[in-house]
Amino acid sequence: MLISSINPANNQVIKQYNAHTADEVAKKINQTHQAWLQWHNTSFQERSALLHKLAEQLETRKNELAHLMAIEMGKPLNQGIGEAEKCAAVCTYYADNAESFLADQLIETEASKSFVTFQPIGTVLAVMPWNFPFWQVFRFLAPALAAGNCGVLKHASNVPGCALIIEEMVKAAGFPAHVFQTLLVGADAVEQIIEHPYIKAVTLTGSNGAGSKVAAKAGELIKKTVLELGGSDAYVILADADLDHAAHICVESRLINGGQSCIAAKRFIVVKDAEDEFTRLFVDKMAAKVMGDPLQGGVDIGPQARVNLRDQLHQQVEDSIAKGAKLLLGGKVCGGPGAYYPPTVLSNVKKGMPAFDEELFGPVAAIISATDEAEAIALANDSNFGLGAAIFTKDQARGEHIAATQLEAGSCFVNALVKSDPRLPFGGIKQSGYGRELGMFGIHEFVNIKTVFVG
Ligand SMILES: O=CCCCC(=O)O
Repeated sequence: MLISSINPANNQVIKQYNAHTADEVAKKINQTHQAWLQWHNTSFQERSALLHKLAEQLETRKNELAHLMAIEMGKPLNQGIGEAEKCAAVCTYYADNAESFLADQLIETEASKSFVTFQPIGTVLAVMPWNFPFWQVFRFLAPALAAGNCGVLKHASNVPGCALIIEEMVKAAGFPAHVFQTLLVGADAVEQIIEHPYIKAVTLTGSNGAGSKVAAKAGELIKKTVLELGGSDAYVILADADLDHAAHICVESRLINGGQSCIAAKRFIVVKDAEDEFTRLFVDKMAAKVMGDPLQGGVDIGPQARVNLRDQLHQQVEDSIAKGAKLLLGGKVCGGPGAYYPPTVLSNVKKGMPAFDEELFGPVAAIISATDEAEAIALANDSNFGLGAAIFTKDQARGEHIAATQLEAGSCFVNALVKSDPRLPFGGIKQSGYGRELGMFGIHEFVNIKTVFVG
């Protein structure tokens, strides 16, 4: 089987790779397990030094990595450089903090000594998406290696070049052979990989369909999973919000990575008194964004990652309009072979329309009107998803209360854009998944939280 890397800006094949056979996959998993038998006995100092070296690799090679992201999945160069820098930051963060996060914890009991120790579990399978082809992998890999685990990666099939260069950088940083390997396989190989006895757990970032299948297989085999799935993040704009600031943040969030992010803002729920002014500001700022070749400077959004994904997004827009949504901006498929789709704004969006009920994975904003704060919060929560949410108000205490206690999501921000940060736990509730990545909570997901009792 061939895995093809296709440039979404012109739909031309960049390179084709031979997929690994089942035997090759089994051999690689075995190699990684053998590596783990040594790796889990290394000290935090050794792991930390290597993670610092990996951060150096990412910094040194960031232009090359950004170019690869641009041609494989359409990310503008400056955003790719930012992504490589964030990967370096997460390596440095766990290099500096893993030891304290995983330090033994003494607990007083009738024992002469009792304590909790955090021990590595083995090889973790990571199933990762194309939208942040480096960050999604490093978000898993840095804490995994820091904790003494090893990893194998099944990356999205449209970013094989990114997948292979990660393996190359891990080697170049000086990590022992095989502690991390890329498996070039299609989605249909994943169940068999999970069945391998040396795969101890699975982390997946991706669609709900993929998450459900992986969790079902892993559950059947009693293997732990962490799932980071879709989102339809609501940004709630109250009447007392700074509307220019709110519109600016909402546009930035909606257009993260050309709109292809699980934590991009998707539903903008505006209290009636603020609606006209917010909508005017929002549409102006969306219209000012520049779409174009991701290899050129000054571009805000490149093509969508694949033509079929762009077409699916357009269908969601058309179906929403057919059900009564009003098109204020964009909404037209661009000509030419590239997967381009322009910044698009829909208003009058209501429950029952794809723009309200489904995840719109592209630069399409849904403006939803609410009579008051209570209705705005109810609409925000009226979703199967629960990844991120934001609230905009000049009353900071009220914003904090709503973020902490009213909005149903894993990360709730006040007057700010929902983003991941190596220091803060990241993950969702409801259909957006379970488990947490990043911060101290993230590194605790794939360790044996072991009790030791000395009588
Ligand atoms: O699709 C999910 C994107 C997550 C990006 C992040 O961790 O910032």
